[in-house]
Amino acid sequence: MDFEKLILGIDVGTSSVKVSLLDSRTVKSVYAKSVLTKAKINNPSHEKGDEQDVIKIFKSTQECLELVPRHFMKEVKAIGVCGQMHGIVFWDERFIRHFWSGEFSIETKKIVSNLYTWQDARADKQFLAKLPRPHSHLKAHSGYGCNTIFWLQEYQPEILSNYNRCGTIQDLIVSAFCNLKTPVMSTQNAASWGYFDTTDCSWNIDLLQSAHFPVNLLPSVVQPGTNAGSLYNTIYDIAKGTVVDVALGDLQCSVMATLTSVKDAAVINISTSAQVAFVTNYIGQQHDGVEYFPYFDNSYLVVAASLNGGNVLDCFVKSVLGWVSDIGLIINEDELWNRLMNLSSDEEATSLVVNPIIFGERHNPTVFGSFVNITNSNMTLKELFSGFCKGLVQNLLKMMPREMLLEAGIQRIIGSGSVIPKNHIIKKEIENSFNLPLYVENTEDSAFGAALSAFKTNNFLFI
Ligand SMILES: Nc1ncnc2c1ncn2[C@@H]1O[C@H](COP(=O)(O)OP(=O)(O)O)[C@@H](O)[C@H]1O
Ligand SMILES: O=C(CO)[C@@H](O)[C@H](O)[C@H](O)[C@H](O)COP(=O)(O)O
Repeated sequence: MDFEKLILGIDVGTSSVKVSLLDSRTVKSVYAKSVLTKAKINNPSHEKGDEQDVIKIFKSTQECLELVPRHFMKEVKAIGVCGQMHGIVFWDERFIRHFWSGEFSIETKKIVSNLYTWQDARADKQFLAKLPRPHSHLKAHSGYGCNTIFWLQEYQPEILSNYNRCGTIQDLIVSAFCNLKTPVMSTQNAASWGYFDTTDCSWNIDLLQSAHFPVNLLPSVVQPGTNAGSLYNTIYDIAKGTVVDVALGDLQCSVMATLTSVKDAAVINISTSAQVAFVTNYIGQQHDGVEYFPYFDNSYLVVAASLNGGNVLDCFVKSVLGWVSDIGLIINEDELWNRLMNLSSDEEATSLVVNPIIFGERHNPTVFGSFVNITNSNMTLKELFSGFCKGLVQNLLKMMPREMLLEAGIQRIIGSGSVIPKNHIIKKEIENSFNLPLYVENTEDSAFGAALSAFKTNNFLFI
């Protein structure tokens, strides 16, 4: 089939990079692909840290783009990028030159830091208590860019002195594509760093300055849908000069992708993390675990963002692999996933209750998971796995109760992210416990959402 005007969407997730190509005539996806990044750093600079290798993320992004058939790439007229929010990466402006020279050498490693992700827990309660209170309706938690800067400034100042730019990983990718000397950031990603006032769209400069925060590092902020620049040179047959929008949050893009026509739906997204979200026009009452993040066109997303999603199941799988190896047996990870996913579906019968909050939650960072009701007959692999799956959904329900959804006029749920389509236990538990009809979308939603946003904001290119 011939396609004339396509939009490329890229989502730089915590576990994988995904691309999606949107056809401007049908506003449908014509191609999607994902590649695991395997970027986790096993010995981060702090025991509670969570860091990723930025070069590996770039290489996986390149690998994913390389896989897209070139006849599609030739038709790309605009690019939208989104990715994991809250995290921060530092770089020296020379990094962008290395990107365009096509070589990531040992030297490159010295001019870009690791990505300090949203899962980074080094800024503990005591440390956070010493920081100024943000002038914003949003609190700032550990793993948020500004708090990571505060922490590094106090304990590892050499990190800050090595670099002169910073942004989220998706901001760095956009900077590289457009050869930007200084990064730009959307309100969506700025708000995810903390110390950003969404009502007047500005960093809390005075407050940060009085706390000796290096405000000169902060990127300038623009509205979602603004062009960040244009592609500096032709890559993968995408033409030089193709417009590139400022990077967005993956959460906002997953909602954008799924709520194009329906207004009465909430989105449950489960990938590495998990969220329940719906759109609103105003900032309402804040509850523990429910926050209001900037969406598009001055509206907000009401979000219950859990730190416990697919990462918990990943941990469960890794534990089982460890037990198996401890008793001298071998099974590979993919095969184990396969078996767990295909365990029989009569799992409702179990009396075992798992509270799988193994990573804590932002509103309760020191409370972790538990098992309840262990008997002499329910310690089977099947019941443990299904207990973890169901517990994840129960945790989301606790953070965003059904009543809250009904009060907001929500009548259905759209399931997005790669975990829900693959996991029948989670799917069923969402239907049973939220007790609303569930529609499951495809897995590259956020990449599609990023493309959709770029399509809307550059629509003059597609007339
Ligand atoms: N082989 C597998 N089968 C089923 N699920 C998997 C498998 N490998 C990973 N997962 C799940 O997918 C999650 C990551 O989903 P992904 O969409 O790649 O995340 P992200 O958007 O955060 O990059 C993991 O945390 C894990 O729960
Ligand atoms: O933490 C929040 C919002 O506060 C998440 O919704 C946000 O989307 C972050 O980007 C995720 O935690 C990372 O997304 P993913 O890689 O798990 O898809």
